[in-house]
Amino acid sequence: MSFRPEPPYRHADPARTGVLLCNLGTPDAPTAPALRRYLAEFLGDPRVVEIPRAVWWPILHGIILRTRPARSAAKYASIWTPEGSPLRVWTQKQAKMLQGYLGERGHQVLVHHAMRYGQPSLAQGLDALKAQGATRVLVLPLYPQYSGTTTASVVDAVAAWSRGVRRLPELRFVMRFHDHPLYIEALARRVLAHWATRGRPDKLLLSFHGVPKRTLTLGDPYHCECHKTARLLAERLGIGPDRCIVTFQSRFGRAEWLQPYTEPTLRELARRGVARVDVMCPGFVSDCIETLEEIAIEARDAFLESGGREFHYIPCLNDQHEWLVALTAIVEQHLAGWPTRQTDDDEQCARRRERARALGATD
Ligand SMILES: C=CC1=C(C)c2cc3[nH]c(cc4nc(cc5[nH]c(cc1n2)c(C)c5CCC(=O)O)C(CCC(=O)O)=C4C)c(C)c3C=C
Ligand SMILES: [Fe+2]
Ligand SMILES: [Fe+2]
Repeated sequence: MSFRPEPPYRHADPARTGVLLCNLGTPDAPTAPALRRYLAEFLGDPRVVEIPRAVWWPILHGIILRTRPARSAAKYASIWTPEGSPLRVWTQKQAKMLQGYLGERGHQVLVHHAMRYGQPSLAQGLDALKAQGATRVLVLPLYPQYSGTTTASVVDAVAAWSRGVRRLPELRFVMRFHDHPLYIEALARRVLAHWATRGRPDKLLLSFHGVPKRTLTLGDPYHCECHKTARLLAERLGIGPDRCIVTFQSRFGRAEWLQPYTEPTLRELARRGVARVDVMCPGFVSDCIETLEEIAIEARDAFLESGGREFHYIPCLNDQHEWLVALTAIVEQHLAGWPTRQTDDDEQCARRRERARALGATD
């Protein structure tokens, strides 16, 4: 194990706080080679696919990475923007806005964004914060609902980075915000703004990203947290459970995933004579391939093909003011109660270290 050298650390430096906003990651381009790189890293994470490596590796490298990249690339091409992948564009913008919102409230906090898979990596983000003098870092995965497949994987990546660092910053994690009143409020305002101009639907369908059903029976709280978000949102909107439906999208592979599935539910609603559905994806704070392609294009087609008349996709929180207010509050709540000074160094320590350096000691 080797550690990189530490920059000089001055006793008089005040504690500096960094916030690292982490999202899933996205390919660098809507092309098959870029997708192969991205999917190899993503689907090679044992948190994401819990199949023993000896079994999974031949399937991933022998089958999936030969066929899926080209198909996925075509889907990404349909939602790509001149600035790049929507997930990246929104995540970057959120980091920049959060920096501004926190600054306006008097917090000297450094905000960076990072991706669990692809660039900028979590290690790059943490290195950058450390190089700017952050002695404490709040890691904020942009997943409202905790899942072992997503949130825990961010913790894994931070732990992997820490193994090469001698002088670690204090680290804290936001593990979930699925029931945070301001997150619920931001979602509700998004829906109400849509309804104010477009009228109300027969059903509001809340579609969350799926995970294998097995993770629920093994104790992952994700399913419960999705349902809690949905219940709180429906209560805030004043609609009963008969008007609000929870579904799970993006099934991958042949195993059973959390039910009910989004697309078959939409087809069924259309066949039962439901004329208008509004669909929102509260588990995603940024629009991405899963919302813009799978929901706003594919699910819409499925509903209309099956006899539905009107399908409205309500966008993610993206750069909405209410969402930035919620993010700011989440960060502030973590900053409160965090000591403002580092206590592990005093002037004598600093002098001793400098003397040792001057004498040529290396370690
Ligand atoms: C194979 C298993 C997968 C699990 C488990 C999984 C969980 C999971 N994912 C998100 C959020 C996102 N997923 C996104 C894309 C995406 N997800 C999977 C697979 C699993 N996800 C794949 C293969 C892909 C890539 C697209 C494709 O080829 O179909 C994205 C969007 C990324 C983007 O670039 O826009 C997000 C966001 C959550 C929240 C979650 C578990 C709760
Ligand atoms: Fe996913
Ligand atoms: Fe998907």
